Amino acid sequence: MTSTHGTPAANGRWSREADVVVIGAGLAGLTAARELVAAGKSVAVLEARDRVGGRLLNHDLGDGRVTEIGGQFVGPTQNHILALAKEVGVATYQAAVPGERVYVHDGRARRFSGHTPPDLFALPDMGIALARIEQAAGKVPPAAPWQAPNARDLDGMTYETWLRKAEITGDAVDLINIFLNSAYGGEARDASALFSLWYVSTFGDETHPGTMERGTGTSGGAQDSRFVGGSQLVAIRMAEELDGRVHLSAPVRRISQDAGGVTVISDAGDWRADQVIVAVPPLLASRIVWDPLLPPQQDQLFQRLPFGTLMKCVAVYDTPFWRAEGLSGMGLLRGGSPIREMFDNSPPDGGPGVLMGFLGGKEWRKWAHRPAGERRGAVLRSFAQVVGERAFDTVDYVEQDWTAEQWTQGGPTSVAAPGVLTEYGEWMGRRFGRVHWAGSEFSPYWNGFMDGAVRSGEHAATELLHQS
Ligand SMILES: Cc1cc2nc3c(=O)[nH]c(=O)nc-3n(C[C@H](O)[C@H](O)[C@H](O)COP(=O)(O)OP(=O)(O)OC[C@H]3O[C@@H](n4cnc5c(N)ncnc54)[C@H](O)[C@@H]3O)c2cc1C
Repeated sequence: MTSTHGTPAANGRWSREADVVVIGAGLAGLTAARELVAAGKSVAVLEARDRVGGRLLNHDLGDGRVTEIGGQFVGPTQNHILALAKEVGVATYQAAVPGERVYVHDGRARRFSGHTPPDLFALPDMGIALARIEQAAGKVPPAAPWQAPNARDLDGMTYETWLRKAEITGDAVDLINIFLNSAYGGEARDASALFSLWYVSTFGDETHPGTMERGTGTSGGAQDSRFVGGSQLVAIRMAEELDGRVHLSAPVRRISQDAGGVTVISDAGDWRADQVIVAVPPLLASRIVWDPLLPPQQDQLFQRLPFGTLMKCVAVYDTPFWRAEGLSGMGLLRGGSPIREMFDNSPPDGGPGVLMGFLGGKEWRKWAHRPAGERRGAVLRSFAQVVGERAFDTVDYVEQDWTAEQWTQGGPTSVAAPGVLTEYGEWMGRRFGRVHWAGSEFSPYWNGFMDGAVRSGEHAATELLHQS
């Protein structure tokens, strides 16, 4: 098949053909489509939303400036997203701004330099915790965590249970939860120990084993850099290159395979293809109607990979006023604050000033249903604890609740509870007839991150090209 021209079907809907239909125009789907077009395939990308980028979303600040309200940070060893961005002409800049950070514990704010918050009770245990996490994560194979030597034991308990068994105290668990709150929209008690240690093992590449430091770090870590023009620009540029092959507002409802090909039924018409790449989050893939049904083990796996709960709260100011006071805008907050981690999220030229805080996990559960004005007040009080009372003088305030997005339903990534990886993990990216899988959740490196999404798209395209 080579034609991408539509012909009216008997039922009056437009039926179209392509070698490959890619479902989902996030980084994974667009990367796969780009690779396939380069290999000479005819490709159609069907995207449910009226925009590309999926979990990447720029917020317009006016005058051509943006800040991100979805995924945004990149760093060393994330070579696939960095190379892709370079190819499509999107530059990076250093995310961290000079200045001190602020640690707020039970309402008391303390400025500090470097990465280590000044907490005498938590720090000794934190050192032990990091060493134990590093050692245990080192034994989890990134491509097959269920094959870790003690996989069944680790998958039989939550991460919190594992941390406590390793004699890590509540203070250190609290600090780890600050990271998990932003990293997977949850707490140590929400995920299996195996999943969490695997997640750490993916913070690297083929030659650099994953480390907690790389995952949590700013300069030199996963929060090292941002994209000039916002991360969504990478997706927008890819869609432009795909030149008319991306079809928006086309949610796919049904996928039927037969001996001759695949029929994909979307709200924007039906498509016929030789092969399909499904690049939507696993839980959403399980909600498509499948004919024949997905292998039950794969379907069970996808049903068991829900997203965490995460909202980004963004306050915009005339200027990043905190910088003049020697503050970086970065804050770590403990003890009931809705925001537990926050950053200076200003555009590269430093104006306007933008503060971004993560409201996730148990704080999301507490705050998401409260009146917007009450939540905004609480968020700005958190910001004020870090940068002072001027935090209330906003020119704009935006919230992006990813749980309220029909085509994502949570964020930032899918999280596995105990039992999932060992019982079903091997079904993760297993090809289903003419259907191949992509998405950041399918990557052995930087799983759940932009780099993982790009890697998974490349992998799906390679798998498809080499088997046909
Ligand atoms: C708040 C937040 C912060 C994050 N921070 C970072 C960060 O700093 N650094 C980082 O590297 N990563 C971060 N991430 C994660 C990163 O954004 C994702 O891992 C990555 O963008 C996922 O890309 P994807 O293509 O796999 O999936 P998605 O971006 O989810 O794309 C899937 C696409 O499929 C579409 N779709 C779904 N169902 C259907 C259907 N039935 N039919 C048609 N289309 C459908 C969706 O609309 C979507 O466009 C963050 C994510 C969030 C939400």
